[in-house]
Amino acid sequence: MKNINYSLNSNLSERLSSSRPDNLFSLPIAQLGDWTFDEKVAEVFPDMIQRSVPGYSNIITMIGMLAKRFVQPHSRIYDLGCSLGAASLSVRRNIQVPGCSIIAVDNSPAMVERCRRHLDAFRDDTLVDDTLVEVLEKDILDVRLKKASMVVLNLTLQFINPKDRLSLLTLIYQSLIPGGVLVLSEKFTFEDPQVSELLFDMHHDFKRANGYSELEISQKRSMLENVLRSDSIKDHKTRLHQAGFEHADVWFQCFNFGSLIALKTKKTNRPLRKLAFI
Ligand SMILES: Nc1ncnc2c1ncn2[C@@H]1O[C@H](C[S@+](CC[C@H]([NH3+])C(=O)[O-])CC(=O)[O-])[C@@H](O)[C@H]1O
Ligand SMILES: O=C(O)C(=O)Cc1ccccc1
Repeated sequence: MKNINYSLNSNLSERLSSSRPDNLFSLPIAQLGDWTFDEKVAEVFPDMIQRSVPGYSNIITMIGMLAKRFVQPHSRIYDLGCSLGAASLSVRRNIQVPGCSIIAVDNSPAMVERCRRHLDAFRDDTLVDDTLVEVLEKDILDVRLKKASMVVLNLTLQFINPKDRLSLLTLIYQSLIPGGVLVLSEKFTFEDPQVSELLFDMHHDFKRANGYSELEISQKRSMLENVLRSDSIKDHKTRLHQAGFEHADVWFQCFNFGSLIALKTKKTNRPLRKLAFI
């Protein structure tokens, strides 16, 4: 069959199916330290994220669809906490306007090094695109954001110190041009204890179904405990509005993971109202 739009298919985890399987935590570890995105994690990351985050592939694919709709000519797209560049690749494949730059940022040297390689390796010469891609090894709190039509925080805000989250989102809002979008994917907490327990258990079922043992699940959980601090959907929405976003809601959810879009309104060309009493 001809004319299939392949731009929606085959994202990085699927393309890198030959990447090393994640068995980092399969043996007992005597001293479980805090989680870091080091060389070992970067090496198995495509397999790890695919088997750990329900809906990850869908989110990456849909980020491409959102890029098609939201990216404006001669604007910037920021992928903050880019890891191996899966979201940047999906955006690049779907941009249909000229003069754009994607700025992918991560503070893990191991991720950045591999991200640069992936973005080079997966350059699609059949697409007519002049999109530039830059990969910065930097803390996302230190990036000077500007002229953005799309910002992606795909599973990254949860690793940022909670005291810095509102100021980061405010800077993102201010960097967006009218009509711009933020995509914010996160692991969520839930207020209702019953729902919370169910979705937590479903996430564990998902990991077990993907071949992780109880030991792998519990060792990773304990390493993430002080590092990944998640919020409820309600808290995300409140914070997004405080940051200035006029519209924000969930567009995807699978168990305790999901993604929100937050919109900066388009400029309205409302005619000046006549002054009634002059
Ligand atoms: N302060 C920081 N500054 C820069 N990078 C950071 C910071 N803190 C954490 N990171 C980086 O954020 C990424 C989070 S993974 C994102 C997946 C990706 N978005 C994806 O679409 O595949 C999510 C996960 O592993 O659950 C890691 O690469 C960190 O090094
Ligand atoms: O595995 C988990 O429990 C997660 O919350 C997701 C995740 C995926 C990859 C690295 C760190 C956390």
